[in-house]
Amino acid sequence: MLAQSIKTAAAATASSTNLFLRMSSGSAYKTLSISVPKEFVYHVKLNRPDKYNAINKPMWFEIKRCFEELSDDENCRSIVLSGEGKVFTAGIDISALMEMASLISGENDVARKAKNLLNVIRSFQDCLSALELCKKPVLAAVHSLCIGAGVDLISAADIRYCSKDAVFQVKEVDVGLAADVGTLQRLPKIIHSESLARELCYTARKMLADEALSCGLVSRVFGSKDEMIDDVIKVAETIAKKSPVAVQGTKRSMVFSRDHSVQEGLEHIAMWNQIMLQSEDLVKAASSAMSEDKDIVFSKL
Ligand SMILES: CCC/C=C/C=C/C(=O)SCCNC(=O)CCNC(=O)[C@H](O)C(C)(C)COP(=O)(O)OP(=O)(O)OC[C@H]1O[C@@H](n2cnc3c(N)ncnc32)[C@H](O)[C@@H]1OP(=O)(O)O
Repeated sequence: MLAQSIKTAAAATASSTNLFLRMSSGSAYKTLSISVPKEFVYHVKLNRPDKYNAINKPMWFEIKRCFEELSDDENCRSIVLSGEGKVFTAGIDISALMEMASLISGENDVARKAKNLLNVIRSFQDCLSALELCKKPVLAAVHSLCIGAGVDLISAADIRYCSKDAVFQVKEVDVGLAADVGTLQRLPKIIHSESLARELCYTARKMLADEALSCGLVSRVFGSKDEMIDDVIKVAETIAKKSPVAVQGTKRSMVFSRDHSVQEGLEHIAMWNQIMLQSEDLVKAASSAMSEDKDIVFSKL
C-alpha cells in the first residue's frame, strides 16, 4: 500500500515537472505552441499568426510562465524559439500599449500614475528576462519581421539565428517610447558596438539579415525558414546530448560574466564548480571522452 502511494506520488511529481505532459493533459498555452521535436529539445512558437505574432498581454505572461516552467523541467535541456506563420513578431500588440495608457487614466496624481506604470514596466521586463533566467539555453530562430519587443525578446536569448528574409527593427522611438524591456541594455553587449546599437535605437531603421550577421546579432543566416528550423533543432539536439550540469553551469557563468569583471566571473565559476565538479556527470563525460563509447546517458536535471 505504502509502496503504491510512493509510486503514485513519484509519478505525480515527475509529471508535474514535465511541461509537455501537463500541456497534453489540458493546461495549455493560448498564444504559444509547444512541441518536443527531439528528446530533451523543446520548440516554443509564438502563435498568433493572424496578428503577426504581436505580443498581447496574455502572450507576455505566457512567455514568462513557459520559460520559468521549462527552466525546471528535467525533460528539457535546450529550447528553440520561433514564430508561427508569416513573420516572427510585429512587436508589442498595440492593444497592450493602449491598455497601459488606460491604467493611468483613472488617476489624477503623477506619483500614483507613475507607480502604476512602474509596476507594469517591471512585470513586462520580467516576462522577457525569463529567457535569460531560464537554466536551459534558448536558441531564437527569426524569420521575416522582428520588430520592437521582438528585438527585446531575442536579445534575452542565448543564441540567435535568422533566415535571409529577416528584418530587425528597434522600433520603439517610432511609437514614442524609449525601449524599456531589454534591448537598450542587452543589444550593445551582443553586437559589441555602442555606435551601431545607438544608431539602430535612435533611428529605428531596418537591419537586414546580412548586417545582423556581420554585427554579430545572429550567428548564422539560412536560405529559408524551414532550413533554419531543421538546423537549429540539430544544434539544440547537440546541446541536449551534453551533460546538463555542464551546460547549465556554462549558461549561468556566461550570463554572470557578461555583467561582471573577469575576476568576479572567475570567482563565480570557482564557487560554482567547487560543487558541480563533484557531479557524476564529470566522471561519465570524462570516461566517455577516453573511450570509444560516445553515447552517454546523463541523468535528468
Ligand atoms: C512595457 C512594455 C514596453 C514594450 C514596448 C514595445 C514596443 C514595440 O514593440 S514598438 C513596435 C510595435 N509594432 C509596430 O509598430 C508594428 C505595427 N504593425 C505594422 O506596422 C504592420 O502590421 C506591419 C508593417 C508589421 C505589417 O504590415 P502588413 O501590411 O504586411 O500587415 P498588416 O495587415 O498590417 O498586419 C497583419 C495583421 O497583424 C496585425 N498586427 C500587426 N502588427 C500588430 C501589432 N503590433 N499589434 C496588433 N496587431 C498587429 C494587423 O492588425 C493585422 O491584423 P488584422 O487587422 O486582423 O488583419
